[in-house]
Amino acid sequence: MNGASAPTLLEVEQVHAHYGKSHVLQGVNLRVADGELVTLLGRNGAGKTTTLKTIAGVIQPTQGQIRFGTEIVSKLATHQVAQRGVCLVPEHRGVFKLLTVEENLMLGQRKQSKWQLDDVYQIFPRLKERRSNGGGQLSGGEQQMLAIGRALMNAPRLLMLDEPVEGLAPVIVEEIVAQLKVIKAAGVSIILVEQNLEVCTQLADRHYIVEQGAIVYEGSNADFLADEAIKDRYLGVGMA
Ligand SMILES: Nc1ncnc2c1ncn2[C@@H]1O[C@H](COP(=O)(O)OP(=O)(O)OP(=O)(O)O)[C@@H](O)[C@H]1O
Repeated sequence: MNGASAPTLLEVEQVHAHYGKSHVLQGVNLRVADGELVTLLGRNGAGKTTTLKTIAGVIQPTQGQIRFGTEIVSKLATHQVAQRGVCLVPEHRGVFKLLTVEENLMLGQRKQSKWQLDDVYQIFPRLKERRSNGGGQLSGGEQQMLAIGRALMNAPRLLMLDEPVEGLAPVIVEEIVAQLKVIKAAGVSIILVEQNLEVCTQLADRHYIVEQGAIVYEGSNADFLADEAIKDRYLGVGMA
């Protein structure tokens, strides 16, 4: 099962968050089902990254609650949320430049993960070829693969990806899309923040649009694709 009808894994209810006095999230509501891939779309500054950080426990919500599985996680620290299987791959990837690819991967290792080193190398053969290279020697696409591979070794039940294909060449984007399909098919739920709508609509079951810190649209991939007005109104783009 990978549709909205599968059991709920993550439920974000009326979540507010602040940076100092700045009220950035103003009542976010969203859910992700087991095995589902949802996107968070919206213009720059809408609150997408802040939503991911709040789910990951990097930012504590000032109101509302976040349930993961059967547990309320909104008051937990980041490492406690991560231990439960929530993995955030941030926009700038967090690759350690002075460590090798393999050392970077091993930093994510948890024994209970079904993805160990060889499994990650199977999904990302480029990482195997580059296993002894330093993180700083990798291309942008390889760094992204490394960041996703390290997250897999951390036994994710929910993977959150912040603009994973930004600035990458089309051929690498295709490779990453194919790899994300494999990861999704293995049952990992995914929240994808991404400006590339082609990528989003190839992968997603459902889409959310964020505007000024609140969800203003929720729809299935088919409904979203059929609705040009939504894209014009909230994203300022039409699709080819
Ligand atoms: N560390 C911070 N301190 C203060 N304000 C911040 C901080 N990070 C983000 N903001 C502000 O919070 C709002 C939401 O930012 P956020 O990064 O969540 O948006 P986004 O939708 O992910 O956009 P982008 O695609 O530009 O990253 C923006 O107005 C931004 O300027």
